[in-house]
Amino acid sequence: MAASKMTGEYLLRIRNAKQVVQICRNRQLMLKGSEMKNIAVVDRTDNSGVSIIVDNAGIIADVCLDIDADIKYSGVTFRRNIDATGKCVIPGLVDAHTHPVWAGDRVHEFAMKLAGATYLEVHEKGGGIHHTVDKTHEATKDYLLSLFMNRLRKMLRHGTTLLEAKSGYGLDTQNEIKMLEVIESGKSAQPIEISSTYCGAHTIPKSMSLQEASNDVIANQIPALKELIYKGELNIDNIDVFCEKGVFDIVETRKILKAGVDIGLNINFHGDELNPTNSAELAAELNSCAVSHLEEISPEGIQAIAKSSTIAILLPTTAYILRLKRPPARLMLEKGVAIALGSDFNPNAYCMNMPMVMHLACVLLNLSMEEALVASTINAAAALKKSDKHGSLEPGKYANLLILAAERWEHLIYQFGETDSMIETVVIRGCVVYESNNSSTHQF
Ligand SMILES: N=CN[C@@H](CCC(=O)O)C(=O)O
Ligand SMILES: [Zn+2]
Repeated sequence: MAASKMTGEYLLRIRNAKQVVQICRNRQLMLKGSEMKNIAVVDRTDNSGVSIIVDNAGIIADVCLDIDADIKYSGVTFRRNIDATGKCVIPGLVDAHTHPVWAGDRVHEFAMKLAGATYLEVHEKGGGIHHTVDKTHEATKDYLLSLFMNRLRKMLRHGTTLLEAKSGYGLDTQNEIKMLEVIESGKSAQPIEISSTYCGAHTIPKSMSLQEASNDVIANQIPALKELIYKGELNIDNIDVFCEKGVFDIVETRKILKAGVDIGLNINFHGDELNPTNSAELAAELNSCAVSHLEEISPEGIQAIAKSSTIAILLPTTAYILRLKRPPARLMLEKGVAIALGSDFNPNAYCMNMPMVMHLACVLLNLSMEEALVASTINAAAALKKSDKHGSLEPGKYANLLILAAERWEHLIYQFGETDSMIETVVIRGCVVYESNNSSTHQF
């Protein structure tokens, strides 16, 4: 039977691509363990390139050969046509873990760490997160927003189309709200979609005990956020805690995460990073969307998250910069864990480039390039509960995609640090939001 012909006005057609990397084809919401090895790719044939058709709402209508699209969409006018001869197309990248709102920097601490100081030694001396908290308290909302927007601009150029963004350098009600409001303003001022995370339990304020800090988060900060969410003044998606020896222990972490769930937030927290804390086990117990770091995950923790729907977010930049033991990524995959990647952009790990993160994941954590791409697309979107619309190039999903100046997608990972020349075009919801050779499309 002949395919039915479509008519009307559509947003975009990309044609003549060498390869379109779909990632999934059957609307899977995440890929676990060995499923991450295989990705769906449409390659050009001898007589036809590959097309992506985007409808008027910015949703993918089709991924098919040009010869089929020429017939099926002959009655359609496209607002924009892009010739992708010799290029390939992949989904927009998803950065599942970032701390993008802060003032000051910690370059002096990088020098200390290079000279042998550990992350916790710097932190215990009042540096680390405490240093950034002081600088972020001093900064105005406008200044924080201008820094945030600059960072978002760079992330977009590096191919990020969906991002998780944490607060956590406020540590009191007023300053945590200030950070979350900056994230909220960033959402509406540019095209990258943002999932925002309240991280008031990022560390214990210098003037407080563990118990006092935990009580403040549960009795003051979370109720204040609940009120703002209820009034429609703030949207927050996730709750985070830094579960670590000398920071929040497992007992207080559990209490805080549950208090977040009670106001409708998804659990997405830091754990098993510098010391084993049974965070992965807690993540599975609480049905968390995600748990990050996991350098010190236990064998029981691996089993627990493999059986759950919790995504393990690995952060190769942090393990690299801090010279930490690496998370046992291969063992996790063997046991069936769904892995995602994040840049962990923060003043300790100054990297917001997901192609570099994927490269590090391949070299340091022994992921294959396919696994690294899955971890930076569908699984990273799943960690944010957004893989129904993000993370793969399938009909019905947002047309968030990258056109690469390469005939094989793997060049994006292989050419370490060449992101700027590799990513030619970034499309979000069917609109071109960045073109490396056209500054007029740099919209914000
Ligand atoms: N480990 C806790 N939080 C961050 C670091 C934040 C900071 O050092 O400012 C992380 O994910 O690496
Ligand atoms: Zn972090």
